Amino acid sequence: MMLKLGVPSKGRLMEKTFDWFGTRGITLRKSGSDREYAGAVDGIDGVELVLLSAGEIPRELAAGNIHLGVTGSDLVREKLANWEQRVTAMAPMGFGGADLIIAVPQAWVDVDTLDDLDAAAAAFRTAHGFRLRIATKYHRLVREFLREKGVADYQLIDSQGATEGTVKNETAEAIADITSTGETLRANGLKILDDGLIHASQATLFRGRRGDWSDGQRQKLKSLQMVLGL
Ligand SMILES: Nc1ncnc2c1ncn2[C@@H]1O[C@H](COP(=O)(O)OP(=O)(O)OP(=O)(O)O)[C@@H](O)[C@H]1O
Ligand SMILES: O=P(O)(O)OC[C@H]1O[C@H](OP(=O)(O)OP(=O)(O)O)[C@H](O)[C@@H]1O
Repeated sequence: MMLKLGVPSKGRLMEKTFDWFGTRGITLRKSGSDREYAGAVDGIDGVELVLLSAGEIPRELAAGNIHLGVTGSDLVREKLANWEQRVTAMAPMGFGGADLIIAVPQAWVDVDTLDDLDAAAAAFRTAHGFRLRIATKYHRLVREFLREKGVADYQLIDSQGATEGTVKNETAEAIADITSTGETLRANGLKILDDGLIHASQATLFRGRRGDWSDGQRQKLKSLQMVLGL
């Protein structure tokens, strides 16, 4: 059986993953046409490339369907409860950096910290009769973070894209989303809370704990680690 390596199937994460392996002597490439999700590996034997959505790689690792996988550290934490028991981070890869943050309207001049948000949330509930809404697709990470910080008087609104627009559209009062340049936040009149960093994410090479880790597979993993210098 081959050692299966899952890599994002498109976009910047795919290209940078190919570059990262390439500079370490392993060539990953799409085989077939540009639109076909089949891959090939040169420079090491026994490793198979599986092209997958970045968001699905955590689940496939945890299920043991792939042995290794590259995806954002945010996605592993969000998609897998107790992620550390299900996958092991082998190497941060130095690209795909983005911060998961909590942001509120710039117009909220008295709200700069989580404590301020907590106070604003209580006042909001009294004034409006429902809990302050935070739009996000990172439900698990946001809930855990706010629980730890003692903020309770809010509700999560699911937003799978264009999350910064929800405040202008009046479907949420605050958001939790990924930012890199900060452009999207600024353009939508939002500011990051001073202590509102939930997770600093980057692309990471993970190993699944489940699946076939027979001696043969372990040997292939060792060879791969040698070539990669891990
Ligand atoms: N500016 C950015 N915006 C969004 N995601 C970013 C940014 N910079 C880095 N990332 C990271 O890229 C990853 C998301 O990649 P991608 O958008 O390909 O995933 P996905 O939407 O789940 O994939 P797919 O659309 O194939 O299901 C996350 O780990 C995220 O942290
Ligand atoms: O800080 P910035 O450089 O402005 O980047 C952040 C934006 O990029 C991402 O959206 P993406 O383009 O992936 O689309 P999405 O809204 O579907 O997530 C993310 O969700 C933010 O909206």
